[in-house]
Amino acid sequence: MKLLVSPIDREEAIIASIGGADIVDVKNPKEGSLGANFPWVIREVKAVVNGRQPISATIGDFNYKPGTAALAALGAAAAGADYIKVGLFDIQTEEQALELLTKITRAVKDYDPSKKVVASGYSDYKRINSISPFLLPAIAAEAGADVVMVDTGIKDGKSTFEFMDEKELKEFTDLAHRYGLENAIAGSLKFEDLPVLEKIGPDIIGVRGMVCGGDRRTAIRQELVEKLVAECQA
Ligand SMILES: O=C[C@H](O)COP(=O)(O)O
Repeated sequence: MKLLVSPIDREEAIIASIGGADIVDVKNPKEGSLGANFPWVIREVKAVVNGRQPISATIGDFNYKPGTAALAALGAAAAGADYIKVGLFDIQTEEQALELLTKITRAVKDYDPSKKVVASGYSDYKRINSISPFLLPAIAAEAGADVVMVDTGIKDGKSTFEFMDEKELKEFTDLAHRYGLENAIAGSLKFEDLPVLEKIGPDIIGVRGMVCGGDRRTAIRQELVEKLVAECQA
């Protein structure tokens, strides 16, 4: 189980990287759950991480705008992201999701085929009226994406486990693997969720609040990243 930690700037990225995260994920919570940060922040993070970990960057909680999304994805790739992550937020149909992901994947892979596209659905999809994450593995595989993920769309402290239980998260994970994709689980995860996450077996878990001491609006703490790395390895 790899650990993706989401810093918001260069300083937090150094802490996440030194603390031992497997993937350093640049985002901008001011613009939403998967809010996009600026190209120069992605470049700065890439420089300070200095090859210790791959860099991920979110491009936003998207609606049905394949052109805008493809251009944003190319921007994140060109700024240095190895994983380009999109949230299918205001997306309701399989057709919309497929077109959005196909165009993003083309933009990224035409630029550099080694870069990975992460299609993120939301565990709280019912309350935000978004597409079900269970539909995403088939669509992401058809679009040529690499990873499917769930995160929470509304960051109000409610955890993914309040919207999808262990059985559903396991189903989502197994489905991703059946389609040859990696999968990631995020959304206000807590230290006490680690044993059940181990049982579910995602390839990646994504965190911010957990390594900020519970409040994702405060800064990432190195000792908590180190604690999480140690617990994931134990
Ligand atoms: O990609 C991971 C997210 O940043 C998770 O953030 P959170 O743990 O605060 O919900």
